[in-house]
Amino acid sequence: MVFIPHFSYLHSISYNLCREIVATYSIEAKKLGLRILELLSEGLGLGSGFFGDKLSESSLLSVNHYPPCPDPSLTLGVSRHCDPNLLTILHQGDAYGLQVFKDGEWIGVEPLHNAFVVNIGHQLQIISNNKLKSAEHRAVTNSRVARTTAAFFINPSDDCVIEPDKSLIDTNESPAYRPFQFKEFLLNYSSSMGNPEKCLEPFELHA
Ligand SMILES: O=C(O)CCC(=O)C(=O)O
Ligand SMILES: [Fe+2]
Repeated sequence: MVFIPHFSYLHSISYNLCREIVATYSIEAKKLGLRILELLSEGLGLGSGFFGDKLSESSLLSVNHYPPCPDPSLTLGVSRHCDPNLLTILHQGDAYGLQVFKDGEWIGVEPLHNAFVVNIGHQLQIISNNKLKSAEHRAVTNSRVARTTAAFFINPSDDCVIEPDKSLIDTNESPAYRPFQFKEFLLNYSSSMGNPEKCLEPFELHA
């Protein structure tokens, strides 16, 4: 049983307690992420430990705070993007704001108490040669309550080479992406401001 902190209180507690909560949470979130990756690996037929080592070497806890917005029609909390990493474990707190783009429309992802949202990142989409898809999402604001979320990103190491795994390229298919180092992807991701089409473009191969 793991205690899930309410991240909106982090700014009001002592530095040492904050450090302890973030460290404990990060360790548990990483364990959960690695278990999910292990299950995905089994489902894809990649065998045990595929996503270990360099593919999941790095991680980052990003706490987002969205104050109430007097006119939510004027701004977004986070603009449309897919996560650039391997896998994200998102703790939404209990205020609504996350939306996912599906079949041409934005659909609300209501927060469920003590549940996480798990996002497939661009790298997982690439390694799986598009068998797994990274979902486009955004965060909207509201005028009533502040919203605090915590996104735990599992990332490859900067020098990790990413490419579609050969076993996931079907005989009638060709690789959809060229090999690249993760740091190259991140550089292009920030210059294309996370735009889901633009950030994949330089790595795509066209059969
Ligand atoms: O705060 C949210 O609901 C989403 C945040 C997000 O998508 C991100 O940090 O990548
Ligand atoms: Fe995201």
